[in-house]
Amino acid sequence: MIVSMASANFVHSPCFSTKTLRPATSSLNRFIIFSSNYSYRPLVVKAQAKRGIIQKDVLLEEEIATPDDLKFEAPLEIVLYPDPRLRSKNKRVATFDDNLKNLADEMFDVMYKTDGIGLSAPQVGINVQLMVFNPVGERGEGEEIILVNPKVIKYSKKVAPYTEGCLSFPGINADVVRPEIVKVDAQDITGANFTLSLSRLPSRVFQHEFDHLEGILFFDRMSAEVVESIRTELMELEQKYEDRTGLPRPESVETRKRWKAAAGFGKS
Ligand SMILES: CSCC[C@H](NC=O)C(=O)N[C@@H](C)C(=O)N[C@@H](CO)C(=O)O
Ligand SMILES: [Fe+2]
Repeated sequence: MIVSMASANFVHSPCFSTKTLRPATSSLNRFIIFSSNYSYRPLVVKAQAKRGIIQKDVLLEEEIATPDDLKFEAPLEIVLYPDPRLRSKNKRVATFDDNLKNLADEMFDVMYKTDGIGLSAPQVGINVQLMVFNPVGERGEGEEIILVNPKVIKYSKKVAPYTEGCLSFPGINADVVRPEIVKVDAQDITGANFTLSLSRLPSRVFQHEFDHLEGILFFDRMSAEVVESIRTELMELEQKYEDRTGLPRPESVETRKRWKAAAGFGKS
């Protein structure tokens, strides 16, 4: 596991605008950051949709996960590209119970085991709005962050490149340009609302995972030249999917242009 300079710095200097992140010493201490009085967005959205203030498709985005949607079996396994679950709609979480806490715990387990620094629920086959991350990538070090139903309030105009890897694309690393700073509303594992501002590696990891929750994969964000440099590896993953499942690949890098059209910042 390589700890980059960025994540090492993260341990010692604040990349969160909040000051109450707790050390990742116990799974009970994963309840982080501060609560704000931010209004409960799903209810507002539903009310607005009812009154015709916002479009119907915004309401559809608010579909709520059922207990079945949140059922899982441990140990979790990472879903690999081009599995269609990586492109499926991820439902909002409305039940903040022990099952959700256990799911987040299991996600951290598989994330650490696979040398990850972040993981989204669709990457373990659970299509709900849940992500976990720890930019240090080591159990017991850094901060363990759980975000439920995150929404981006604001992206910085300033962008930066960074060489990203994705657990759903083992062995592939390539440059992705993203906004440097992001402001987020989310709920914690208890359902409490909070707002946070992220920069540097935490911002990068959050954005990568947030994209997963939107069905966007890191190569959707890459320039044509960068995609070209990993095209062979992507096609190898597509072939492995067919060999493993006996199913035709549900997408191919050849269809990338279609996905690319959907990937823009500031759409949330
Ligand atoms: C830079 S955002 C990467 C987030 C990603 N999460 C889910 O796909 C992830 O954890 N990717 C890993 C391949 C990763 O970045 N691992 C670290 C630590 O080993 C790395 O520097 O490669
Ligand atoms: Fe990923």
